[in-house]
Amino acid sequence: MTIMTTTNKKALAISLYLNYLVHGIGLIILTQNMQALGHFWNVPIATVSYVVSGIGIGRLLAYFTFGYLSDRFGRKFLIYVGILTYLVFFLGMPLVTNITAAYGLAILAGIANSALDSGTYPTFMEMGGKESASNVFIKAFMSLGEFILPLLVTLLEARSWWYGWSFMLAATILVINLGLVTRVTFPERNRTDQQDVVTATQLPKNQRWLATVALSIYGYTTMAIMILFTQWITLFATNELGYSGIVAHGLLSLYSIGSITGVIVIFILLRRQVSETRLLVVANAVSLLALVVMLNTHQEWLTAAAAFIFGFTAAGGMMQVALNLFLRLYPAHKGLVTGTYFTFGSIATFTVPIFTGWLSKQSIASALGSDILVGIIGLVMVLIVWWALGKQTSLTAARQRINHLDRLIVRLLAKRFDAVTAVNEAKQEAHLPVLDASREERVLERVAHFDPNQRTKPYMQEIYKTVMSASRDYQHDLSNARTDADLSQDGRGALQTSNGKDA
Ligand SMILES: O=C(O)C(=O)C[C@]1(C(=O)O)C=C[C@@H](O)C=C1
Repeated sequence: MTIMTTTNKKALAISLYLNYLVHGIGLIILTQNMQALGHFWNVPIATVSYVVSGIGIGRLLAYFTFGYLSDRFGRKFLIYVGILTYLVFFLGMPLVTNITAAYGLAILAGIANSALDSGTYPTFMEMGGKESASNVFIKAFMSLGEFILPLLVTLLEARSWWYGWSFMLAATILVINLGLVTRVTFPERNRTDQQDVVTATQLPKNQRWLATVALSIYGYTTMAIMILFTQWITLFATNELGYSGIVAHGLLSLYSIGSITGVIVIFILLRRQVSETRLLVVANAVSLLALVVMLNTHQEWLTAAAAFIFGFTAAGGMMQVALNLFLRLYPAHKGLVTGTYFTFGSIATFTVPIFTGWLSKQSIASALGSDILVGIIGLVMVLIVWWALGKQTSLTAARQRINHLDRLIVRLLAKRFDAVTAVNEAKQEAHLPVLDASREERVLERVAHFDPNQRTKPYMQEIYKTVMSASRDYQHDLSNARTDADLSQDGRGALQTSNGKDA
């Protein structure tokens, strides 16, 4: 069995997150450098855009295979594949002059992305702890990368420096990270929480099947709802609502800020053990509502608020939350599940531009309006998941509540021990014995009085008898330690005296 120290866990998490910072950069680096690359390759922008589609092909080609390979050869292997293929992409792209080679490199970027996903998501699950929250945080690092790159591109442009430096930055981070990854230990492959195995196998077959179908379809809709919005919102705001260019672009920024805020809030909620299925239902319902508002208002402030709320709920990590539920459903095939889920997402990346492009010939409003349909399907899917996993998650959720409460109880008990230490000091000075039977009786009476549940009073008193017995043992230990310290002090004192001038 692989033992993971806290330091190793932290180092592993940092290197996994760093990859996603680079991936966030990779997601937009071609579109951000469209003009420069077009000049360099001597092709129109449309051809650069065609190269971008290679990323989608790479993802689609690789997810299933890598998912399988991840379960078979381990997560670390996939992370290496991801880092190395991304490295080839970042180093090669600004240097190749041939459009076919560029297309090949874009396919490599897609392959790198699927290798990282197939290795990373299962690893976070296998590391244990707050795995849901950790997976949601991946999204935060992607957003950070997407935030940094445009600033860097603008800086390079303003100084007339080589556009390729932004690619080199990403490559440098990857090289450093490669060094980090070689040093960390990964958790045991397909290691699962016993609870997950029990709950997954307890689920009736048809319910599990239904949840599987719904989560796969959600893999499509959760990606589609975001892509569709980001693709059409700016045009919709200028052409249909008549907003200025600044406001229209600002909507996309608000969406991104909403997304980052959402990731942080959802991360905190998940750490507090909020039910994942409920979170999914609420977030999907609210994002649908935000879309409906956006399509039916002409008031700038309302559109702006809706864009922020949409980013918060649709792009705040819901994709990762649903994947987590999916992973828990098949604890022994995490790589394959990740691959399947993201394959559906890649199909969305491909099909959304096609069907919305066709709809946009009618009107931009109908292109963006189709996002409502996607939102409705997504909501229905998470409702099905909520229903199908109800039983499973009620056990999981109850245990998660217990985990949370235990943490609070231990913290309070630690404070109680602090108070006991103070009591013990006072007692020693007054030469009082540790045991105070009448005080203990009073404590037990108070405990029974505070317990709101009639039935649990005797159990609560039982717990407190143990607490006070431990408290006495602790105090005896304290007294012994003090006596030992005093004795050695006296011994030293006596020694000093015998050697000192006074002697
Ligand atoms: O109150 C005291 O005198 C304590 O030492 C504390 C405490 C307790 O843990 O509550 C422990 C031992 C005594 O027998 C009574 C109570």
